[in-house]
Amino acid sequence: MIHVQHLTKTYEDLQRGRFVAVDHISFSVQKGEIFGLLGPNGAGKTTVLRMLSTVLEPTSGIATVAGYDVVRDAADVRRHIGFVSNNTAIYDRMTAWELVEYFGRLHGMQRDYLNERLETLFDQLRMNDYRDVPGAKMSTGMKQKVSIARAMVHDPPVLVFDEATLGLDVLVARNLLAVIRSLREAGKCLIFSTHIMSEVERLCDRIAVMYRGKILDSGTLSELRDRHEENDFEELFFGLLNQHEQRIQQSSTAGHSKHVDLDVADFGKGNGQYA
Ligand SMILES: Nc1ncnc2c1ncn2[C@@H]1O[C@H](COP(=O)(O)OP(=O)(O)OP(=O)(O)O)[C@@H](O)[C@H]1O
Repeated sequence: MIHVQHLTKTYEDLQRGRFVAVDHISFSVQKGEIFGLLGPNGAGKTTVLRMLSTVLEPTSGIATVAGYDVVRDAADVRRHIGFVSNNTAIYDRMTAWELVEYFGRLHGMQRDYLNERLETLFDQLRMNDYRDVPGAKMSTGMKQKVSIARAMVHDPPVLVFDEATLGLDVLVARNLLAVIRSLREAGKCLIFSTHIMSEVERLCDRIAVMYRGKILDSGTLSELRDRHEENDFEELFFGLLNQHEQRIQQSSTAGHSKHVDLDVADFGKGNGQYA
């Protein structure tokens, strides 16, 4: 469903000059699978997901979604993918139903099919109680479900969740994870990016640990644990990041290596998510 090969994105940054945000990464995700992209702030997760959903053009490398190339067949890719983030705009004056319907029309869906699809979606996501609630009166949890419905209205086989639980309370985040699991049961291909380790541990079939634009390692949780002989996922994660930092230090100081102790505060930006 998703194939990524040596995907790379560089930005021209006023302060940093040419900056490699995503550096030759490769991975695949199948139907009925949840693939987790786990990495600290700035690792490059959003950049990867934006390239997959055709918002950003790769600098080099190849990415296909449902067999379509993200550059050459961008319109086809958009028909086969839905993007859920934590900051999707919900219009104050539109009701949940109107908003999802509006995005269905933008996808060119015919009225009858669209109505049928909305009925299914509102049932599936248990949104019938707030069909007529306007955006201005929605709770954060309702808004997040409307964002998911909006991303799913054209029934794409691939769904991308970019830090989708950010800012949600524990209960709403838990419900969201349950929805994502049910989408896996329905055979969707899902990518879920986060910096919260417990979420990938609980949710994802396979995980890629991303840091400084690179995938440091990937596999199922048990493959990663076996390979690194470490059962504690947090230790495993920080171990991978530390090894990478040491490699960078070694190459920049030409043999004068120095142990770099990464700690929670470097990554969670003080939000305690890694604690
Ligand atoms: N338009 C841009 N111009 C220059 N640099 C950018 C741009 N967008 C992102 N970056 C940089 O690219 C790197 C990767 O950013 P990205 O948003 O993809 O990471 P992330 O893993 O999603 O982190 P976060 O969770 O903080 O969004 C960061 O160093 C970021 O500052």
